[in-house]
Amino acid sequence: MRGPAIVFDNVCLRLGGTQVLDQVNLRIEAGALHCLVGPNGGGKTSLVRALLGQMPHSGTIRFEGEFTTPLGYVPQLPDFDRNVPMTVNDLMALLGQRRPAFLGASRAARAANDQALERTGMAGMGKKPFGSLSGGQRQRVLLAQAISPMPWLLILDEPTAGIDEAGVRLVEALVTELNTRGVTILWINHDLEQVKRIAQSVTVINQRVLFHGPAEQIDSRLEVIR
Ligand SMILES: Nc1ncnc2c1ncn2[C@@H]1O[C@H](COP(=O)(O)OP(=O)(O)OP(=O)(O)O)[C@@H](O)[C@H]1O
Repeated sequence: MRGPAIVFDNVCLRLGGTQVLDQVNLRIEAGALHCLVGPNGGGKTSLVRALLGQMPHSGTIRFEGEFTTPLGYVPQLPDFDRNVPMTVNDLMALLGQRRPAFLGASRAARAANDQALERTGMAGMGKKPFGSLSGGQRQRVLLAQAISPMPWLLILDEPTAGIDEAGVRLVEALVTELNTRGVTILWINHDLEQVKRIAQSVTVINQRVLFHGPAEQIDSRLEVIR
């Protein structure tokens, strides 16, 4: 089984007076590990949020192929009030299921969450207050919640920002392994060395698509990123 392909057809997005996305046409192949790169403010997060149904846009965005489980999404690390009395387990229960959060996670979800925390190097951290974790640790928890249950499409918005070297390798290995099992990965990434290391295909976007092709060609197209 493979994750879905994603097709963006003439997607435009305007916020206030700013044209954020302009006629974006893009196809991400089923089962690809695809990176979105481009300058700050170039519209990468907005494109992903349009895909998630969180941003009004014109044009169409559609999935092709199998898509039986919810997608996984790791947002940019949000500001978090460290005093909020919420443990890692509470957060995962809140984000991962539709029943009231005060009931906690179901037994099956708890087991899946524990396994996901282990896979992101956060085993045994479930009872810690989320606010007591470092930025890199919080980022790992967000990744854990995105892979519990295992999605067929995983969307990552700079998941290794602020993570130490060992953590970066762990995330790369985990994402690559999921991709090998058929999960479609869409990864917003500023680290071109990492892109070349892990991605099969890449899109450079700055309001419009400037380049779309194999990741190994990114070096010869650096002028479109700057
Ligand atoms: N909710 C919003 N309201 C108004 N403008 C917004 C909103 N979200 C994004 N923008 C604007 O849209 C443009 C694109 O922002 P976006 O976050 O999509 O870029 P990005 O490529 O992800 O940037 P970065 O690399 O810095 O994360 C920016 O000019 C930003 O100010």
